Amino acid sequence: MTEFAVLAVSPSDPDAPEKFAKSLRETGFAVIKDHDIDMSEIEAMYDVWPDYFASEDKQNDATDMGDPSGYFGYKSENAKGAAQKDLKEFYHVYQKNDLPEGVSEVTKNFHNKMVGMGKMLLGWLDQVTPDDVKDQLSMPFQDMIKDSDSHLLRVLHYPPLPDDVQPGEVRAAAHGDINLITLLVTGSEPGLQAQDVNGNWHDIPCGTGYINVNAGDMLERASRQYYPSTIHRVVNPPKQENKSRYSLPLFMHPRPDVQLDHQTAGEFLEERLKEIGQRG
Ligand SMILES: O=C(O)CCC(=O)C(=O)O
Ligand SMILES: [Fe+2]
Repeated sequence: MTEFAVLAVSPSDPDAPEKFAKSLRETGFAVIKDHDIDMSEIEAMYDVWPDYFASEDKQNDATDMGDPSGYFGYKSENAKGAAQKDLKEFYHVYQKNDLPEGVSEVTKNFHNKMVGMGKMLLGWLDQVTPDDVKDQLSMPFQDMIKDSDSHLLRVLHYPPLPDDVQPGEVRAAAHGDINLITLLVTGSEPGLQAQDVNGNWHDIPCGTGYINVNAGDMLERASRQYYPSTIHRVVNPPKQENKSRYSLPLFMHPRPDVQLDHQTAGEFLEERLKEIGQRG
């Protein structure tokens, strides 16, 4: 297993948009350094959320079937096509929703900054995507997300593995994300792996403070496969490192009415949510 050899791109580099798009296209992955999310803001998130997951109050925030926001319990989601549920619990944050008191302020700040970063990155793709690909888009990427309130910050907790883990049960089975692009700050522990275009798995470096970006299924569809969706997974920890892992993916979503290909973003999302067990 090798780490992904992806060149980190700095927003101050005039060639950043080109380098970012090239990396997404060739590896499905890109890494941003020198960004404006401070390590202290990431650490603040990892300070407040473990207490939330440790408290039974979380059950009061449990989402109803059909409501995309709030708390989702352990083993409530499976990857598309996977037989078993993932070994994770999570909380879905949208910018319009109220949040549990202890986490609200740091989370809203973090979410807003990450969305700002996501907008910038989609703007980069608008600048450098070739015309023949752009011609097939219903609108530029930045227009797809204009006034969108669907950008989802998922706060994830993977508890230590129980003794009775069944064969095939994993923290997160291999999947492509649903949305346009996903921004991922450093997880609290290693375990995230991504597949390259040749099908080989690579560890995603943990602890760098860099932001990892991957292309999702909506970007792949809208761009007619020009930007391939990155297949990734979270593997189980070795026995001697069996502790909680936290992570904070931000999923950039278009407005539901945006036409991707033969489907709108809203239609595609509904279809996928059924496939992953979030819809009845
Ligand atoms: O936990 C991670 O590092 C990644 C999580 C992930 O891929 C997801 O929730 O879609
Ligand atoms: Fe994912």
